[in-house]
Amino acid sequence: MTTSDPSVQAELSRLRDSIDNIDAAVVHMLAERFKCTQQVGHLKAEHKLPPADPSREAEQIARLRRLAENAKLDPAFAEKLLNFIIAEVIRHHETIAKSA
Ligand SMILES: C=C(O[C@@H]1C=C(C(=O)O)C=C[C@H]1O)C(=O)O
Repeated sequence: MTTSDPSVQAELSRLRDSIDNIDAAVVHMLAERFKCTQQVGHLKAEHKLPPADPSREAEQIARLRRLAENAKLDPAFAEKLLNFIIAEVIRHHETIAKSA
């Protein structure tokens, strides 16, 4: 993708710098979230609690949908993203439970 207009290139570059910063923040926030969920996984395994908690998930999805709506983000997208993350967390919790 090319354009000879330097002002377009400058604007594209400015926006991409922000996108790069946001992507870095997302990765760091996800890493922190997974550190917490790993601890939850160990706590659950120690106390013989099930890896998944569907009522907690339902609360989180409802909350995230509300936050998304207020932020003008598609709530269906926010729900899909959270479900994707939670599925990975549950997989980790199952692995922790098996090795406990
Ligand atoms: C982290 C937990 O375990 C699972 C993962 C969740 C999550 O990633 O937010 C929520 C509920 C559980 O299904 C929890 O129970 O809090």
